[in-house]
Amino acid sequence: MIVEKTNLKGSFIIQPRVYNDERGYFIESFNQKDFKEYTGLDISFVQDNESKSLYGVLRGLHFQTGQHAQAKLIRAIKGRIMDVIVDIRQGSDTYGQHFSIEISEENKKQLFIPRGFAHGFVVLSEEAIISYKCDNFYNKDSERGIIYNDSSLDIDWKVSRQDLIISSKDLSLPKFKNI
Ligand SMILES: Cc1cn([C@H]2C[C@H](O)[C@@H](COP(=O)(O)OP(=O)(O)O[C@H]3O[C@H](C)C(=O)[C@H](O)[C@H]3O)O2)c(=O)[nH]c1=O
Repeated sequence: MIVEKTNLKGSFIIQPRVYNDERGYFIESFNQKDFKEYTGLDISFVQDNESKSLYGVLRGLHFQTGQHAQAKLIRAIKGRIMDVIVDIRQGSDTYGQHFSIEISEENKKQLFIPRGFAHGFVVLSEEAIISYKCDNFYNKDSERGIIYNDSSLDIDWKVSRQDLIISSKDLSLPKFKNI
């Protein structure tokens, strides 16, 4: 397992060990003891999510507010995404800054996203199946978001506008300054 800090405090890139053999591969996609050893964080995930999306689908930028905020550990079971997190922690030195990373079936990278971040991803392959663990339950009433193309965030989503597939809900999200 290789764990690397990103420039946004508290978020980590995790590269699990892959055991390949003539049958295929095996990985421990999460191990609470190793996670704590490498990140120093005690984490108890309570909900696993999975979504399948076609090329160009952009989901996000989403977050849950207050006591319903969620830390997430995301990975790609199939396909390739560009995953983006935005630091929305009041008082953070990196408030408003984002980090992006390609996560794929091939590279098996995972991104740990602490509470206090907005999260989104865009699909770069024909389709992608994403699985992510959350340390807090879904709470519809606390769901908020930021419009994906807010110029103040300056995120390069890598996919041209005409190819993006975005829900009407996400297209109506507010700008960062209005969250
Ligand atoms: C997130 C969630 C959704 N739902 C229901 C609500 C809707 O009827 C349906 C689709 O939800 P939504 O369109 O919000 O799904 P995404 O656009 O993939 O949302 C997620 O996308 C970004 C990338 C995230 O990081 C969040 O986990 C989450 O906001 O699933 C649930 O029942 N439980 C849940 O935890």
